[in-house]
Amino acid sequence: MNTEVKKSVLVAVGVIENAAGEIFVCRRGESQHQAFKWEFPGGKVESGETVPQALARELEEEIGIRVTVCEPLMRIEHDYGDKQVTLDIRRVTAFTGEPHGREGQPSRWVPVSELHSYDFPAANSPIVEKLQNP
Ligand SMILES: Nc1nc2c([nH]c(=O)n2[C@H]2C[C@H](O)[C@@H](COP(=O)(O)OP(=O)(O)OP(=O)(O)O)O2)c(=O)[nH]1
Ligand SMILES: [Mg+2]
Repeated sequence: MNTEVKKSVLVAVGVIENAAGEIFVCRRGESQHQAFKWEFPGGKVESGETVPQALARELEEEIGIRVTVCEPLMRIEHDYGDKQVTLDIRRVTAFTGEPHGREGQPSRWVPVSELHSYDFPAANSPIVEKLQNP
């Protein structure tokens, strides 16, 4: 009998909006989990960090912006089989700098109405649903 409790990885995820109401998305690299899927930028919360702290660090590292205002949007638990994740998604409504793929990853601003045509990881479906039907 397998009584092992799987450990979930806590991930801070940013839904970044511009004044035109578009959302910034990036494409994951070939060596990453969920390779080549599109994502909302973010990454793992390290020990001793809060979610907003981790989000600020990841968005600086990955896309070169500084978060000024963020607010909780939703939290999603998902089991990929090979990995279990808890996504803590924050809406980023104010920031400085112009987001760009600092690690060479493809990235772009997408109108909310077009988000459903992007290939996101399975865990992201409720996020896209919520953004399109607020
Ligand atoms: N950033 C991000 N991760 C997501 C999304 N949806 C989703 O299932 N994930 C999963 C994929 C990964 O298993 C995990 C995020 O880890 P990550 O690879 O971004 O972590 P990290 O930035 O710290 O990067 P790394 O150094 O491990 O490559 O969450 C999403 O929209 N954005
Ligand atoms: Mg990341």
